[in-house]
Amino acid sequence: MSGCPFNHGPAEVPDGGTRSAAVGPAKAALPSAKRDGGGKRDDGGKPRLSRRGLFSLAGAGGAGAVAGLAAGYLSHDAVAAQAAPAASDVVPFYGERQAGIVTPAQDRLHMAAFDVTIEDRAALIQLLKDWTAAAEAMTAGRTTGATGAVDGPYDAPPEDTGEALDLAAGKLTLTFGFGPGLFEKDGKPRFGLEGRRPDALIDLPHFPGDALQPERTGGDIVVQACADDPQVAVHAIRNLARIGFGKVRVRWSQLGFGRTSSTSRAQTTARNLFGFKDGTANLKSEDAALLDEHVWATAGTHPGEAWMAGGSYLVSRRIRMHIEIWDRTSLREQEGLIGRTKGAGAPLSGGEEFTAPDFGIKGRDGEPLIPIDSHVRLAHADQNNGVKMLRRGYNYTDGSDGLGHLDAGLFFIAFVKDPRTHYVPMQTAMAKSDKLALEYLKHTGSGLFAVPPGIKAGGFIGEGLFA
Ligand SMILES: C=CC1=C(C)c2cc3[nH]c(cc4nc(cc5[nH]c(cc1n2)c(C)c5CCC(=O)O)C(CCC(=O)O)=C4C)c(C)c3C=C
Ligand SMILES: [Fe+2]
Repeated sequence: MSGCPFNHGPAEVPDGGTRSAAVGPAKAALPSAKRDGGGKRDDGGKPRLSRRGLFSLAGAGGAGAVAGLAAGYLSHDAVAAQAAPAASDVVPFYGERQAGIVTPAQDRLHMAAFDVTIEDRAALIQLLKDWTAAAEAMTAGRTTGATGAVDGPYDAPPEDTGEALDLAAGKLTLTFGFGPGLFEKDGKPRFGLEGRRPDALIDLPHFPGDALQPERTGGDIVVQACADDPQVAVHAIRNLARIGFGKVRVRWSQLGFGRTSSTSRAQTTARNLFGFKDGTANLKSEDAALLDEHVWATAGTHPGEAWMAGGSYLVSRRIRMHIEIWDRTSLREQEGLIGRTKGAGAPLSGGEEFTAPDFGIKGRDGEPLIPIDSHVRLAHADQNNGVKMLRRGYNYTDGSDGLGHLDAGLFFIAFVKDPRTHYVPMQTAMAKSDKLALEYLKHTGSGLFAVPPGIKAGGFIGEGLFA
């Protein structure tokens, strides 16, 4: 990776878009000189024209001036390399709902939960405004701040860390949520938010078998960064953390790969680290009525929580999978634990991947073909008062545990209308009876966050909460 987009060709991306330097508020219209590590200019002293310089000039002299100047400074390839990110590579940040919920699940995750270390309401609001601007820029494939990674004062830290220069927008989405700790700490309200905590934003109960680590649990604000390029997702979280320096501290963060849920019928079903298709029976973006019923929050019952109307609740669980034990388990046992075939992902009651499971069919031995203690039976809506959820998890491996085992598993993420009805009962049933959970899984991290509705252009994250 180069800090200078003019030194190397762009990263190849299917639709040709590449990440550009900052296009912030117009500053002086003169092209900025790119400096190398020794403070020299490129090309034997000839100043180089940055993408930001080009945009500034566009403001001053129009596109024709830019084209003429660019031709003088840059090769045809270099100009092409600076093309704005292709629209197909950009997921709009603004909208009625936050992106990153029903957006077709991208391939990579970097999620971080922050603790807010200040108590000043105005400073918190300013941070949310700064994060809004940065999030809008990064999801559009631009750098953060007015001067980005390479166009700021030479003697100041850059406003963007730079590792995503040259990269496409990567379908980056940034989804923000608020944890219980934002509303109260040590029993006292924070930030003037008394009466604003939604009833559904409960403190999750302890579930049987939970082995939660405090350093992987909770958090005042969560940011879910999803992208098709891991470096784009990491860059996004890193720059939000940098912008928040002195106001927030990262409590935990998690990298994920190989989405374990499809959230659109246009996507194929990916596999989890047990090797099974995961996400087959997930809610999909096309299921508008079911999303209204199971995912989108309502205005609630007291006026102080009306700001959550149209939002959702994000449950995160870091679930370690005992993969070494699993790998010594017979295929028959594996399929019985899940309740589906490993190859096609079909229910054990028969059919294809998307055939509805029939929990009533019994085998020759008189036992149900889909075992009583199998995962899909216990997770199915029929066993859970009709509730469904939108799962959006990722596989993870975080090195090894020093005992010869990979620290690997599933970073479970689900969006639900109300965790009291749509998560806690299901998790409780699984923790007690799901043989998969009892023998092969360990929950090591947890979080519950209120995800407000989408942000309008000119607004900021969680504006309704602070209104
Ligand atoms: C509390 C909710 C859930 C947790 C925690 C959970 C963990 C978990 N799941 C798998 C693997 C699979 N899950 C599958 C289906 C499925 N899982 C849940 C919920 C939780 N899973 C639901 C609601 C469903 C859908 C049930 C249905 O309606 O049929 C499947 C089958 C394929 C699919 O439909 O996605 C697999 C495989 C693991 C490995 C895991 C923890 C590590
Ligand atoms: Fe599951």
